[in-house]
Amino acid sequence: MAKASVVVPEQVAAAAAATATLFPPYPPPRAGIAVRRKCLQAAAAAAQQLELGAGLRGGWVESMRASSPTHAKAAAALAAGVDDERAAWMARHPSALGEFEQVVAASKGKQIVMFLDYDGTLSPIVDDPDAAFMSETMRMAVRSVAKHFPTAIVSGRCRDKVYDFVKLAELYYAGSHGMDIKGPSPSTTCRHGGKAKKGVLFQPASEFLPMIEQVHQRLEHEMSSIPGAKVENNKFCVSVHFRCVDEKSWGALAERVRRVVREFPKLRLSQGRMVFEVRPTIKWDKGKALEFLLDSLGFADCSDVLPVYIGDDRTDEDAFKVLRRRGQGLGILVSKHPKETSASFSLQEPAEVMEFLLRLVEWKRLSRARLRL
Ligand SMILES: O=P(O)(O)OC[C@H]1O[C@H](O[C@H]2O[C@H](CO)[C@@H](O)[C@H](O)[C@H]2O)[C@H](O)[C@@H](O)[C@@H]1O
Repeated sequence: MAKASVVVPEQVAAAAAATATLFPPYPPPRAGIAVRRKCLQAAAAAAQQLELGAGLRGGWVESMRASSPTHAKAAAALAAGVDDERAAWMARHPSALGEFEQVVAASKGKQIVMFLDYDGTLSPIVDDPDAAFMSETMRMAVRSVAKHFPTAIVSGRCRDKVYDFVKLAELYYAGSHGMDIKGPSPSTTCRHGGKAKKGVLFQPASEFLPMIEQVHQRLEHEMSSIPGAKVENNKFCVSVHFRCVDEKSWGALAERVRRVVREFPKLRLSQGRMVFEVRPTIKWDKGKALEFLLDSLGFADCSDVLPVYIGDDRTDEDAFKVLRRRGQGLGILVSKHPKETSASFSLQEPAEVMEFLLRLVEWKRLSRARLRL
C-alpha cells in the first residue's frame, strides 16, 4: 500500500487531477441565485446559533423549520420557482449517478472505503423513529458493497438500535454520532483489502453515560406534556423529536430543551432533521469517526484510499468537511433540495443511494473479471 511519502510524481499528478474534479470549484452565483443561497446560509447560521445557545426564540423556530425540507411548508416554498437555483446547485453538487464515470475514475488504483449514514440515506424518513426500517433490497445492496469494500454505518442512533435495523454482522458500526465504534462480528470473514479489526474499537464518551441517563430522564419529563414530542435515548446522546409536534408548540419545546441542557454544562445541543440532539461537549463527531475508522483499517496517511461518505443530515457535514480538508475522498449529500453543504456530489433519495451502491458493485465485478482475462 503506497504511503503518501513514497507516491511517485505521476500518482501525485493523478491524485491532484482527481481531487480537482471531486471537489469542483463553486461557480460564481447569479443574482437571484445568490439571494437564495444567502437564505440557505442564513438557515445554517441559525442552526449554528442554536448550537451555541445564543439564538432567540424566532431564530430557533426558523432553524427548526429549515431542519427538514420534507416539511410541507418548506417543500412548497422550495417548489415555487427555484429551477434556476436548483440547476446552479446541481452544477456545484452533481449527481453521483450522472457522474458515475468520474467517481470510478477517481478510485483507480485506490481502495474504496464506504461510509453510510442510516436515517434518510439507507431508510426513508418516516414519522415514527422506531419504524424507520430499511428494505430487504437495500440490505442486499449494502451486503454486496461490503463484500468488495470495507463498509461502515455511521449514525446518530444508538449502535445496537442501528444494528437491529441493518442486521449485517460484517460491517463496522459507529453509533451515537461516532461515539460508539465497533468492528465486524468475529465470525465474519474479510474479503477486501482492509485490515478488519473486530470487537468494540472506541467509546470516547463513556464517562458521560450517567449524565446522559440523567438528561434523558429530565427531557422525558419536560416533553411529556407536549403532544407528539418523542425523546430517544441513543446511549451517548439523546434525541428530542418534534416531527409530530404542532408547529405552534415548537418555540416552547425548543425553550424547554435549551433550559434542560443548560443544567448540564458538559452537554451541548445541535440539530438534525426535525430533531434536537443533546450530546457531550467532547470534540468528537462523524468526521472524527471517519478518520478513526480509516486509521483502524490501516489507511492512515495513505494516498491509495478513497473514502466515500453518503449522508443526508447536518451531522454528516462534519464528515464531508473532513474529506474536503484531506482533499481525499468523495462526500455525497442525499437531498432532493438545494442545501448548504460541504459534499461534492448529490443523490436525491435512498432509492438513488441503492442504485449507486449497486452500480459500484457491478463496476467492481466487471473490473475484476477484466483483470482475470
Ligand atoms: O445519523 P442518522 O442515522 O441519520 O440518525 C440521525 C437521527 O435519525 C433518526 O431521526 C430521523 O429519522 C426518523 C425516522 O425516519 C425521523 O422520524 C426523524 O424526524 C429524523 O430526525 C433517529 O431517530 C435519531 O435518533 C437520529 O439521531
